[in-house]
Amino acid sequence: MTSVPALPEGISLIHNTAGKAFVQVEHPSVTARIALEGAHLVSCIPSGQADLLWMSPSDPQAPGGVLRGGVPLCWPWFGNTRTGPAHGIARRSLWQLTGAERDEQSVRLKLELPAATQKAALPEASWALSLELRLGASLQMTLTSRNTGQGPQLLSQALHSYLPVAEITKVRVTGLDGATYLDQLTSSHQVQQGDLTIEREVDRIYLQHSQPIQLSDGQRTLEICRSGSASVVLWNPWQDKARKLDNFPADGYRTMLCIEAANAAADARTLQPGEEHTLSCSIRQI
Ligand SMILES: O=P(O)(O)OC[C@H]1O[C@@H](O)[C@H](O)[C@@H](O)[C@@H]1O
Repeated sequence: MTSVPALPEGISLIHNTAGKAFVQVEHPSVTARIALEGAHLVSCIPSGQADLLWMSPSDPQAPGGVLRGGVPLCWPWFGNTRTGPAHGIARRSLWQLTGAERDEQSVRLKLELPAATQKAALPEASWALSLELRLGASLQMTLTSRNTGQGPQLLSQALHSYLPVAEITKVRVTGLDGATYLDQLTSSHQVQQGDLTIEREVDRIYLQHSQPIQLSDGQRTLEICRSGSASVVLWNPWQDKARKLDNFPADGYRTMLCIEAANAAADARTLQPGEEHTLSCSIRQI
């Protein structure tokens, strides 16, 4: 591991009591925390607002446990589309902080997955992967993958944002009307009619979709904008699945909804040697 960059005021490396490492951001415009394991954003609180992210109260404190909530990185495959851990290896790997800057409006962080770490987890693959975060009044995430191998490589991925809501049955999601989605619960394609409300388990990949999405819970509205992404995943496990998930409180499904900027299903990409793909997502209160 190369050395950590000199950190500007308000950005520090901290460890919890179980020895897990985090980047802690304290800036007039935002307070945020990122676990180095998984380059996993666990909290982002713009000044004067509530957290933009939902985090399980029972997330694992010790190194080695997959966090439930925040923004897990699904990479280089989404779901169980390949042999290996669900949602790939990035969220289970130790990343390195390679850049940290601040100005009056925001903090910018860069994290990279060391090539040797990627090779150890996936010997047959060859990628350079970095995550850039811009934290301020809004949250911007940019995940860049470059094929450093000798042949084409397949990439599917997601910025698996867990968003907080006051009460799931009062939620309204706009911006999906008319979009075709793959219903992962029935393996069928459907078309969204009007706004989405949620009264049961939802696990969908909306396809050929790139417009902004608004999530309203009657108390506030979050807007999710994406680029480099023609698919978006909407997920709530509801009551029965919630009981089977690791580190997920039984009633947690009532206060979260995942809206995930993705390249999933038919939106998976094939990158030629030297080719780069950037997946971006911004989340802000409007
Ligand atoms: O439990 P995990 O591996 O974090 O995955 C959570 C969920 O992630 C979503 O993105 C998938 O669409 C769901 O099918 C999955 O259950």
